[in-house]
Parts: sequence; structure tokens; C-alpha cells
Amino acid sequence: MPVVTEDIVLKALSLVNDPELHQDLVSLGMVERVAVSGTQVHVKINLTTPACPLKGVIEADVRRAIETVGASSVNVEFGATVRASNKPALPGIQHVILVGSGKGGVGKSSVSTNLAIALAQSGAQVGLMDADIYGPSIAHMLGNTEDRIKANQNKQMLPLERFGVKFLSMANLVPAGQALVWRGPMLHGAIQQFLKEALWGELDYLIIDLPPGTGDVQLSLAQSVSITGAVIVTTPQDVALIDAARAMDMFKKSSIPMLGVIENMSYFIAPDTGTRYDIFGHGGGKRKAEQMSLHFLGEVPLDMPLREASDQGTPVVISHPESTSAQALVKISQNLAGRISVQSLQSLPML
Ligand SMILES: Nc1ncnc2c1ncn2[C@@H]1O[C@H](COP(=O)(O)OP(=O)(O)OP(=O)(O)O)[C@@H](O)[C@H]1O
Repeated sequence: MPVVTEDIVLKALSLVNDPELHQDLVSLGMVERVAVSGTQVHVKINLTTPACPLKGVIEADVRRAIETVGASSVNVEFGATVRASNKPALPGIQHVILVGSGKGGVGKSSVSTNLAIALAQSGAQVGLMDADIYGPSIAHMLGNTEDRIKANQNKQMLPLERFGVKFLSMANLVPAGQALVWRGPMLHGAIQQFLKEALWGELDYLIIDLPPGTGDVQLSLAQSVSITGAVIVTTPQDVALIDAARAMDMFKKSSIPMLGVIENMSYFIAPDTGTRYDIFGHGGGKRKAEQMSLHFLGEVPLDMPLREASDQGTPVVISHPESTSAQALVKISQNLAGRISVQSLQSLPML
């Protein structure tokens, strides 16, 4: 009968690498608990994000390693702690992620909203800030343009909440249908207030939906908070890719790391015939990412449920989780969370 001890299990786990972080689970500080009873082993692995895309692979590797040293049964439990790089982006907020696009109408707000919900569904604490001050659409997509943002006695704005995501959008400050005539400094002030004078509480990820293009809001943000990274949403056609490249260049010049590129409206599958149409071409986002040595986070098809869901205020990952677009968005949220973990680890001191 083999003897299994906690030390033996730990030694076995020190040979298991996190497939994305390329270091072993023990030195990454991911083994939170080992309990051995006879040859039965229980381990708790603390992932770097609850949206870990490779949880299944890690579980299989852990199980195999522990069985190899003689365990008759292995129970793998998972927890997750999202860690910031050096210091949190803002007090209580581990990561600030910008979602931008060069061109308008490429689906940036739809993507931001669904990514935020998908991350929240994985168990993360998520905030979504609508920095598209002049054309706020987040409140509409989340189906709440009615509620007004309130403040507490300390004049801190209290974010609203929908589908497990805290959010702030100008649409909940300004009555619907009224135009906002603000100049640069006021815009800067509004962004600062949303960021720093709101009671976001503890967040793993604060996703910021930027206005399209390369303007004042982007710069205002870049200068005021330590940003984990930016994501660019593009459609596959050249005109969008040219603008996307310009937006990437702006992030580079503002020293904001690029987390990756998402291609939206990649293709369309006709629901009646199943025929695929590459309406805007296909693969341009991936090619652009490769050309610029950036990560390609995934592609989202042009999908009727997605459009309907956005209009109706119940994003597709909630209303049609089985749809191709929802599944693509969940996968992209996991890829994004994975990239953030990798990037944070690269600048974290080793344990
Ligand atoms: N993959 C998709 N399939 C079908 N419709 C989509 C898809 N992505 C976005 N849309 C629709 O396209 C329109 C524009 O999307 P959205 O508002 O997200 O774009 P945007 O890039 O944020 O635009 P802007 O920056 O100009 O506000 C919306 O009606 C949305 O429902």
C-alpha cells in the first residue's frame, strides 16, 4: 500500500505547470490546501481568475500527478483570487481594462457588456463604466435607463447594478433624448468622477467602454489611473482595421499595454440554410493582431439574437446563452482573463 503524505502531494504538484503561466502551481502560490486521509487526497487550487480558460486542463494535470504518487482518489477544489500587477489600479479595484475601437458601430459596447457579464457569471466582481459620454449605450444594453445615479452623504456616486455587474453610464445622469454640450475639461471631470469618486467597492475587473476613435477621453483615462491594458474591437474589413491600428498606436503612445484584439461580425450563418457568409470579409482582425504581435482573443459572428438582445436590454450571454455569439463571447472573456493573469504575473514579484 503506497504511503501518501502532504509533502509527497506538494512535490507532485511542483511538477505541474499552469499551462498559461508556464510555471509550477506550487511556486505560483496556487496550492491553497492539501489534505490527505490514507490514500484519499483533497487539494484546493487557487486560480488567478475564476474565468480561467484552462481550468479543465489544470484539473486533469493535478489529478494525474497526484494519482501517480499513489492516491486512490483525488478531489480537486477550485478557488480564485484575481491579483493586480504591482498595486491595484485604484483602491479596491484590481484591474482596469479599456475596450476601444477605431471606428464607431463595430460592436464595442455590445462586446464590453457581454464580456462584463460573462466575467461576473464566472464568479468575478465586475464593474462596467460607460466612458462614451456623448453616446452612452451601456445603460440601454443592460436594460436600465430609468434609474438615476444617486450619491451617498460623502457625495460618492453609487453605481447601479444589473446581471451581477455594477455600472455607471451618463444615460443614468442625463434625461433620455437630451444632448450633452460639454467641453474638454468638463468631460475630463465626468470621467474622473466615474472613476475615482464612485463607490465601486471591491472589483476584480473594471471594464471601461471607450468612445470610438482616439480622442480626449482616452487620454484623460490614460493619464489618471494605472491601466492593466486595452482591448480593441474591430470588424474584419479594411476600413475598420485601418482605424483599429490607429487606436492601437494611440494606446502604445500612452504606454497602455495591449491585451488583445477581438474581431466582431466575423461571419454570418444563415439560420434557415446554415450557409456561411463572410459579409465583411473574415480574419482581418486576426491578421492585424499577428502583424502587430498582439494576441487575438477571438471572433464573434454577426448574429440576430445578439442584436435583438442588445436592443431589448438583456445581453445575449443572458438571453441566448446557447447561441454561437454568446458562446464565443464567454470564450473571449476567459481568454481575456487569462491574458490579464499572464500579464500581471510578469510584473508580480515571485512568491
Ligand atoms: N455580432 C453582432 N451581431 C449582430 N449585431 C451586432 C453585433 N455586434 C453589434 N451588433 C449591433 O450593432 C449595433 C452597434 O453595436 P454597438 O453599439 O455595440 O457598437 P459600438 O462600436 O459600441 O458603437 P459606437 O461606438 O458607435 O457607440 C448595435 O445595434 C448592436 O446590437
